[in-house]
Amino acid sequence: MRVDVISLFPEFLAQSAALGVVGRAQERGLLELHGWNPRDFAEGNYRRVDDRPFGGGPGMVMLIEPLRAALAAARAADPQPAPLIYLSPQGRPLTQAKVRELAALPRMILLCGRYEGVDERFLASEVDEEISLGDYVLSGGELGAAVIIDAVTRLQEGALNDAESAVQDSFEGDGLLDCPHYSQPSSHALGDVPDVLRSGNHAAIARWRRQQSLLRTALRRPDLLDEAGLGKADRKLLAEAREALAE
Ligand SMILES: O=C(NCc1ccc(CNCc2ncc[nH]2)cc1)c1csc2nc[nH]c(=O)c12
Repeated sequence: MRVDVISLFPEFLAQSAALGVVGRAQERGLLELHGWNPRDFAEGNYRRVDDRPFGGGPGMVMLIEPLRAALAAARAADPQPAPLIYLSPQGRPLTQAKVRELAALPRMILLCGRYEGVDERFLASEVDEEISLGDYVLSGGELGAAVIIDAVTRLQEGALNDAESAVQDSFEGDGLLDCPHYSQPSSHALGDVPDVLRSGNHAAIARWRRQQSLLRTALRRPDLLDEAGLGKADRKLLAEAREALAE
């Protein structure tokens, strides 16, 4: 997959994409990242990329022309068509379903806003989709771009080894929260590892883990539970876990 990022801070993306799964995916040719800085396309000796908002108010607005030129350069660099996705507080919150959709594309272009945002005329004319990370205030879109790049890269064929794929599948699999994890030592001042995990009884271990995921999801994210569409066995497991808690 090719990802072009339009950002005033391309070095931010380059650094975050050099590590871990994303760095490895680039080495393996599974991901191709290109940064485009609107400042490189700004005219005049001040090379302005932003200016004051008409109508007054705080902050600055990113200007149309440097963005148009950066986008044109990005599009000219590769014949593959690509949606332009604008990271913005006004966007739809990112979900794993959206990540799966984006990961299936051959290419996408991510636009990272700074300041108060981008001139509406550019958005109306060029942006295909707006995506938010969630309902909190960040300083710009670059973190959103890094999150999308990480999440879609993990879904590229060959990006994850078997252990990492298992982690990915467990979240993606059933939409429940994860169960607790333990490792050495089995006995510690902070407590002991639950006996079932050391029993070697793999059916009992799987049952306990499922039950813990259900209970945690019910307690912390009941909204996810509704979507999970539990079957009879799961509902029984959850009821049993809740009773044990109530004792
Ligand atoms: O570019 C981003 N943020 C920069 C930013 C933050 C705040 C404002 C102020 N807007 C005034 C206002 N808001 C509501 C009413 N009036 C403008 C721009 C961003 C990209 S994805 C994302 N996901 C979650 N949160 C984010 O901030 C982002």
